[in-house]
Amino acid sequence: MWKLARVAATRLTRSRRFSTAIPGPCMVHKRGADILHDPWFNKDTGFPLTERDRLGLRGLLPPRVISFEQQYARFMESYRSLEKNTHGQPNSVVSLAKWRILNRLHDRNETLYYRALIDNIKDFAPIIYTPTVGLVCQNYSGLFRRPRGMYFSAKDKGEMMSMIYNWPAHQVDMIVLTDGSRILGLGDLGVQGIGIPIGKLDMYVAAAGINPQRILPVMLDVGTNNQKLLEDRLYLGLRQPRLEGEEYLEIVDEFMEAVHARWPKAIVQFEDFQMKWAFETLERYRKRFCMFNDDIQGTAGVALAGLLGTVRAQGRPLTDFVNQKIVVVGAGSAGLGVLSMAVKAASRMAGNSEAVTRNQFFLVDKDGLVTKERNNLDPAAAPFAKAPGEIAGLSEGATLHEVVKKVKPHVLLGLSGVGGIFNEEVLKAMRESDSTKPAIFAMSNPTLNAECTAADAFKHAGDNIVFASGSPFENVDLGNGKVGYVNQANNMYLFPGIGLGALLSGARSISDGMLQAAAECLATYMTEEEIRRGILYPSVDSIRHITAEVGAAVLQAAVAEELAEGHGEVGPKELQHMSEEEIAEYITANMWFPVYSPLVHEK
Ligand SMILES: NC(=O)C1=CN([C@@H]2O[C@H](COP(=O)(O)OP(=O)(O)OC[C@H]3O[C@@H](n4cnc5c(N)ncnc54)[C@H](O)[C@@H]3O)[C@@H](O)[C@H]2O)C=CC1
Ligand SMILES: CC(=O)C(=O)O
Ligand SMILES: [Mg+2]
Repeated sequence: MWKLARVAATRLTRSRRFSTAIPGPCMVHKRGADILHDPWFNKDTGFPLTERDRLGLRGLLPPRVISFEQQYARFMESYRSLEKNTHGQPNSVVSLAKWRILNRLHDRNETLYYRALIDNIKDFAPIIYTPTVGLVCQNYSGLFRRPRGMYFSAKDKGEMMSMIYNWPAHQVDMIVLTDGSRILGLGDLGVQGIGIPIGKLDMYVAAAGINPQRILPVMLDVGTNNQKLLEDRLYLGLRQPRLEGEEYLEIVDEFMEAVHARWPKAIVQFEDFQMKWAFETLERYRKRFCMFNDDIQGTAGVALAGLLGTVRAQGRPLTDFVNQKIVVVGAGSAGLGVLSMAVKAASRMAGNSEAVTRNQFFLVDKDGLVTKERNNLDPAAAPFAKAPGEIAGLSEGATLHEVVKKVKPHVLLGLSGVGGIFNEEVLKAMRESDSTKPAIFAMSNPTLNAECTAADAFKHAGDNIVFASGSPFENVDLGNGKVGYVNQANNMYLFPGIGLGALLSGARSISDGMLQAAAECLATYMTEEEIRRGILYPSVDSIRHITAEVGAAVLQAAVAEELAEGHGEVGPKELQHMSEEEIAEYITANMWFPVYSPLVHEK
């Protein structure tokens, strides 16, 4: 069951610094200016003189050779001066300026970019990931300078099997795929949603050490139903309504077959699909391909780890989870994913049937409390709908405020995409919670879509709450030297480890057991002392360490379920015989780290 004290004794506080070990060579099939224009290989002024000679670069760069450390320091200096120069300007202006400077480096020199990202992940994650990535998607057509990733559109039907060979890398390990239909809480952004796979894959490189030459962000452009975009003359996607039904599925099928044909071991993460397709594609592909849906499955594991953390924060044994009353707001792919994983965990703990366990959970959507009396009740939400009369005084469609007042929940968890719906009235009602330490999870992204701000949560619900949000907020000063701690409850704590474990085990598919192992690993990561202080998740600074641990847990689960087919030279038998230490070593040894490798030209 849940092993509690397996807590990281050796936290990796700092990533490897500028090491003096000589890295292995890297084969390159180009020469001269082509190398300078390829961000995978470009070292800018960092090319040593001998390499300039070997690769036909002599004379194409200023003569002085600048070390990686100096280049890094120079970049950070310009980043810091940009911070200084934009001080006091509106948030969106500052964030976009920061995104631009990072993006320019990304486009020019990936080694330096990823080193800067890894070493400053806490500062940079909010730029390349939520919340700024949302703003970038919204302004994509204006910000577009050069493409990144691949774009498969409805017009490419019948061509995908050959198109996939247009991608220049021989091997791809990780693909993040979206159709742009539900980008964060921002709705249908069509082709502009490509920013999300790019941001997620940046996190894969930074947290899981996936080699950036082996990642592929993909946009499946099947049209958009966003009228504003359809009318925007600069819109870069297909100007047609979204494909529906079989026509839609044929496109996704063709893409999945094409990927599988070229890279049978690549892992495909589905991201930010509207709910109906999120569930349908997961069911359709999860046994046939090594894939998962991050919004349904990654989010569920992170939320479950947080829910278990709140039990510990109350000083109660984990088994008390089965007595917690949890109100989930949002009956979409994320909310329902959380509910189904949480129900399974609770029924395992209580030895109950899932039907009994469901009593402790309450589901609220845009039409209020979800009950079996709901007209056109969504079949996916039906298992969590309350029976008529099940809760005295609450009927179908009861408002969130009524539900909170009546239920007095231990946890209020928002995945609605609607900013501010945990308003003053709702938050004040949480003061009557039956918990000694009520928890408020405002998990919707980006920041403006969070159900409440951290400051409002502590102000209205009280100083003793546990708080988590999907996008980062500053800790809250509660006065008298007390601090209200802000957790970031974001699937970034799990998806990189799920992908890493699946990749290094060579998993045939991604099972519930592997996802459960990931969630358990995160749930047991924090110390009692941290949890008592309301800290439920590791700091973003240690994301590489938690990801390695999650990766190991996922790999072990894949081996135990006989889903592991091996990776590279390491076969399934060897995986089976690895000790825990050997697995940990195997994982970290396979995590890419940005250093300049000697480039060797190969024709
Ligand atoms: N923190 C994290 O790691 C994650 C956060 N999310 C966030 O969760 C949000 C929802 O994502 P999905 O479930 O995929 O979206 P979805 O569109 O599938 O579902 C949204 C749900 O919210 C409900 N809703 C809308 N207005 C409401 C209101 N006023 N009151 C109560 N419920 C309301 C809808 O009825 C629907 O059930 C997004 O903002 C997304 O950014 C999603 C995945 C991970
Ligand atoms: C974090 C994430 O996956 C989302 O907001 O959709
Ligand atoms: Mg998402």
